[in-house]
Amino acid sequence: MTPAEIAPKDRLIVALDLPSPEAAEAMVNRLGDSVTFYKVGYRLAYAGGLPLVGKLADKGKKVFLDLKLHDIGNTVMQGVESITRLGATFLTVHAYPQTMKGAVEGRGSASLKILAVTVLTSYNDDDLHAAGYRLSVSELVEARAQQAQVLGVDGLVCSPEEVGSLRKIVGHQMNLVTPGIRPAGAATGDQKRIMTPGRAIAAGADYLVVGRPVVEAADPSAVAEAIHAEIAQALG
Ligand SMILES: O=c1ccn([C@@H]2O[C@H](COP(=O)(O)O)[C@@H](O)[C@H]2O)c(=O)[nH]1
Repeated sequence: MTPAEIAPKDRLIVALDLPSPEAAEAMVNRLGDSVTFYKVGYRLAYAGGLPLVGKLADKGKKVFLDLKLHDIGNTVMQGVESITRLGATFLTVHAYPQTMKGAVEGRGSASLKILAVTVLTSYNDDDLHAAGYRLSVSELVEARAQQAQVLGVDGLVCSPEEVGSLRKIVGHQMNLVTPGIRPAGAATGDQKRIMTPGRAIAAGADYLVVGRPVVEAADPSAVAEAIHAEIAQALG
């Protein structure tokens, strides 16, 4: 989907990083019409949250399944084949060539979009070096984006800081999905490469992933609406 085709409301993806399907459903009910797109990640998926993917899809919500798969190519291919039946819109895999190739094969002609996680937004250059990489964050993100594009991956997870340089590499053929979003004044937590919602959209991000600033807020709907207002202003 090109940026012009994405409904402004769908650009905010709320991460349902909550301890149980019941807690997640309560949050979805509380957010009501203010949120159309949800992310299901480790915490919820491993607490029995996978059936919620289909339930949310039946309610007309879109679901980003953030499982960050990484295994030998054949296992990734078979896993993704199974996941195509869950009803999710996006699925993440780590941006390693065998993994991305397996995921694209497993997706086949299904509507599920594969997103490759370039470099986690909680990493900076020092963290990468400590993990044994010699490249900087921006060099590794760009190298992985090029490989993802060649392998037919549909989109990239990156920080808003890399959106500008990635657009020059992948154009608008791939969706750029950015966690590391913090409204002004919100606690950073473990995120290191961050930006406000308005600045991330102005930089060219297609989708913003926001977890704790929404789901831990006293009034989650008010925070979601404020993010939508920033998005609308940035889109002009
Ligand atoms: O590089 C990445 C990839 C995924 N995430 C996920 O996004 C949310 C962010 O939550 P916040 O509470 O807004 O920090 C979380 O589920 C991560 O697993 C990411 O942060 N960075």
